[in-house]
Amino acid sequence: MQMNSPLEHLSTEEFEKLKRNALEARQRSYSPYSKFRVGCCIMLQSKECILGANVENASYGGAICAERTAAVKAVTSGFRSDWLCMAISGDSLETCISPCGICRQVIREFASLKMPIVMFNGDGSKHMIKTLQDLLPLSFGPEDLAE
Ligand SMILES: O=c1ccn([C@H]2C[C@H](O)[C@@H](CO)O2)c(=O)[nH]1
Ligand SMILES: [Zn+2]
Repeated sequence: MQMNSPLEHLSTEEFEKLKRNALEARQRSYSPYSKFRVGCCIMLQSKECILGANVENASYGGAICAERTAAVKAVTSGFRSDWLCMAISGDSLETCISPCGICRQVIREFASLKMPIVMFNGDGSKHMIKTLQDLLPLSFGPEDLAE
């Protein structure tokens, strides 16, 4: 029997690509302090993928999460919009990690509140899917600054 993709608008192959990229993105993580690797994949409407990983700093507060790395890469590659979905993965086999508060707000600047965020465990055998709206209810965004 043909398995359906867990995400509407994505084929099974596209969902696998999203997962593979989120997991592979961890390879570029620079996390010598926390030893906590995170990978992120933003899939555009075109199905092109933009990857990010967390980048830490000896001045610990300078750490940048995987999600913000990917977001800034997308925006500076010319993609301020048309984000179809996002996926993240840590290394834990038990837990599906979810984006921190700062990243949720940064994602909010560019993504639709309906955008699905897929949270994978370390080997992709488990996932959880929430929309940005689920993760950041009653959010403040660019439209709120317009009079
Ligand atoms: O969703 C998350 C949570 C944490 N981190 C990073 C920040 C830091 O480098 C390390 C430990 O918090 O993991 C991410 O990249 N994304
Ligand atoms: Zn974050």
